[in-house]
Amino acid sequence: MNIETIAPSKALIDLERIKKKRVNLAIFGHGNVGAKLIDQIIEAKTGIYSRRNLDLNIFAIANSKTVLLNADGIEADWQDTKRHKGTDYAPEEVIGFAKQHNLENLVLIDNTANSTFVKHYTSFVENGFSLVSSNKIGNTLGLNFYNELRQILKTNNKEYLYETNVGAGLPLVDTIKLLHRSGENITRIKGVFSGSLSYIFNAYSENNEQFSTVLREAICKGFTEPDAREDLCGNDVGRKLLILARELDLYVEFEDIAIENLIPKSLRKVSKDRFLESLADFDVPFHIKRINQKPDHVLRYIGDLRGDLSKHDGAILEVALVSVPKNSMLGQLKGSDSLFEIYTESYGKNPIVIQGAGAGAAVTARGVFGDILRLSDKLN
Ligand SMILES: NC(=O)C1=CN([C@@H]2O[C@H](COP(=O)(O)OP(=O)(O)OC[C@H]3O[C@@H](n4cnc5c(N)ncnc54)[C@H](O)[C@@H]3O)[C@@H](O)[C@H]2O)C=CC1
Ligand SMILES: N[C@@H](CC=O)C(=O)O
Repeated sequence: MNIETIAPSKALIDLERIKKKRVNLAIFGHGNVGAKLIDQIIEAKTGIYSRRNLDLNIFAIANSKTVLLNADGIEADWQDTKRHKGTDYAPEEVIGFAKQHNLENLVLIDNTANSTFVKHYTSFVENGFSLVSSNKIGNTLGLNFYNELRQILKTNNKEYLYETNVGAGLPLVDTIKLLHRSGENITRIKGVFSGSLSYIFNAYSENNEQFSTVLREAICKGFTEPDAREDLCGNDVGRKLLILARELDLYVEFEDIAIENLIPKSLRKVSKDRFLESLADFDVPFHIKRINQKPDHVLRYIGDLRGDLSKHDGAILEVALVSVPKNSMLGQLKGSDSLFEIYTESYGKNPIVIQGAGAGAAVTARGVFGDILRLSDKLN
């Protein structure tokens, strides 16, 4: 086509477009966190496009059943469109679709809590995707998987960001990474790692309610894991400890963590529905724990990473329910706040403290969004 035949305004628009960097996003999981993230991206898209010359193009949205694909970008009415046009799929089809449409600067975003889905990470990376994940499972399977994934990322020159794996939207993983990489000797990380259990024990200590009432509230507000037992059995806190320990180059497996499980034995293996019907089974044991404390003490569920952290195998990882003075830092926690005390050699007896909302769809989605922007800066 002769350039003179193009209307001047069109030619200008095309030049404008060329200046922009397009990053193509495939979002897996659109429950509490995923749906919020999609809405946040779509809402911020125009501003980011003009301010940062960055075009965030969501080309795939999938859950456990269906996918919605559009190479030109999925828009604000995605829920309705997906309901009508979503199709059954296998994750590899998203890779095929990206290839077929020559999409570049690819990012897979994992907002599932699924352990099978993470097994697809390697084939996505080998096919040009970087990874952003709120799902912790990819970092907490065996060390073989952990190391192999990092090797594949390195070989393919791709990134994997997961700031929301610990402390939801709080800047924790990055802080630990930077301290460690800069040679700071981290000696202990301790605190309330779970936003959901923080909410539950803060409310339970504050009000004279039954444990089941508080637990039900936490589930309804979206603070807990999809199956709240993942929080209550201590696995979720354990995973966070493990993720931080591995950031410090400690060779630890999930099985190395000593975890106090808070779920009555009778409810550990029943179906999720049966569990939800039986929340009252928590009431008596927790009432006993509450009244058996010293005066002015409250219950807190804490994670503790300590030991000789300078040795690859020197760490002790512990998750336990403790009773602490009400006027201590842990005792004063409110809402769904998490609190992390990071002890290091240079900071001495006074730890670095990171505190704030440690659970909730909006703050977690914002943290995932932050990772996407951080990654986008590194793409061409
Ligand atoms: N809610 C919170 O405060 C925080 C959550 N997270 C993590 O965020 C992730 C998502 O949590 P929620 O949104 O609360 O969970 P959710 O249960 O509301 O949503 C999970 C989504 O994943 C989809 N899914 C499940 N298996 C899948 C598969 N194989 N392929 C594709 N999609 C699949 C489900 O269909 C659903 O759309 C979890 O890994 C959680 O640990 C992390 C930090 C804080
Ligand atoms: N269940 C988690 C949510 C985010 O990881 C928590 O309690 O912190």
